[in-house]
Amino acid sequence: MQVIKTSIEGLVELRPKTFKDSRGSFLETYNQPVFHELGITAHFVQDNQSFSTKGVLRGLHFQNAPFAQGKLVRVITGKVMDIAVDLREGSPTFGKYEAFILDSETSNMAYIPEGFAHGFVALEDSIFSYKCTNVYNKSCESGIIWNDPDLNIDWGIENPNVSDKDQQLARFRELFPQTVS
Ligand SMILES: Cc1cn([C@H]2C[C@H](O)[C@@H](COP(=O)(O)OP(=O)(O)O[C@H]3O[C@@H](C)C(=O)[C@@H](O)[C@H]3O)O2)c(=O)[nH]c1=O
Repeated sequence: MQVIKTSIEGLVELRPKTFKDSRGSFLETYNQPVFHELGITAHFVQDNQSFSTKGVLRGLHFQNAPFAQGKLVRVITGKVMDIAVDLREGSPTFGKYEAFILDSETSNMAYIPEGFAHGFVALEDSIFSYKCTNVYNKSCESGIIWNDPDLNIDWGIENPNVSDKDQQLARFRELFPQTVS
C-alpha cells in the first residue's frame, strides 16, 4: 500500500498493490493492521455504495458532531474526481481543498478524516464505495453548495447533474461567517 500525502494534514491518497494473473486481479481494499501501521487508526462502522451516471455531482457533504464521519473512498467501476475540503477550525489549511482522480484501473483510494466536506463528480458511469467512521444521522447532515464562490473548486464541468437537495445547500460563508473576510 503506497501512501501519498497531500498539502492537507491527515488527508491522503492510498494506492493498494494489485496482483494480476491470468484469471484477473486481486487487491486488499482494507486491512486494519496495515492501515493502523500507516497511521489510519479510524474505526469504520458503515459501508456505503452509490452508482452515478457520467456528469452526476454529489456533495459537498458532511455530518456535524456527534456524528462526524471520516471516509475511506474509492470507485469499483468507472472514474470520478473526488473533492475534500478542510473544515477543521484552526487548521492552517481551513477552507482549502484537494482533488483526487479515483478510478477502477488504479484502484486508488482517498482517506478523508473527520472535519472535511466531501463530494465527487462522475467522469464516467461509476460505482462509488466508501467506509465511514460514524453511522448516517439525518439530523446531523450538512453541506456546502458545490459551486461555492469562496471555495472556488475547479470541478472541470459546466452543468453537472446535481440533486434538488444538493442545490439547496448553504454557502461556505453562511456556515462559517467568522472565517471569511
Ligand atoms: C448517506 C446516506 C443516505 N441514505 C439515504 C438518504 C436518501 O434517501 C438516500 C440518498 O441520500 P443522499 O442523496 O444524501 O446520497 P448521496 O448524495 O450519495 O450522499 C453521499 O454523498 C457523498 C458525497 C458523501 O460524502 C456521503 O457521505 C453521502 O453524504 O439515501 C441512507 O439511508 N444512509 C446514508 O448513509
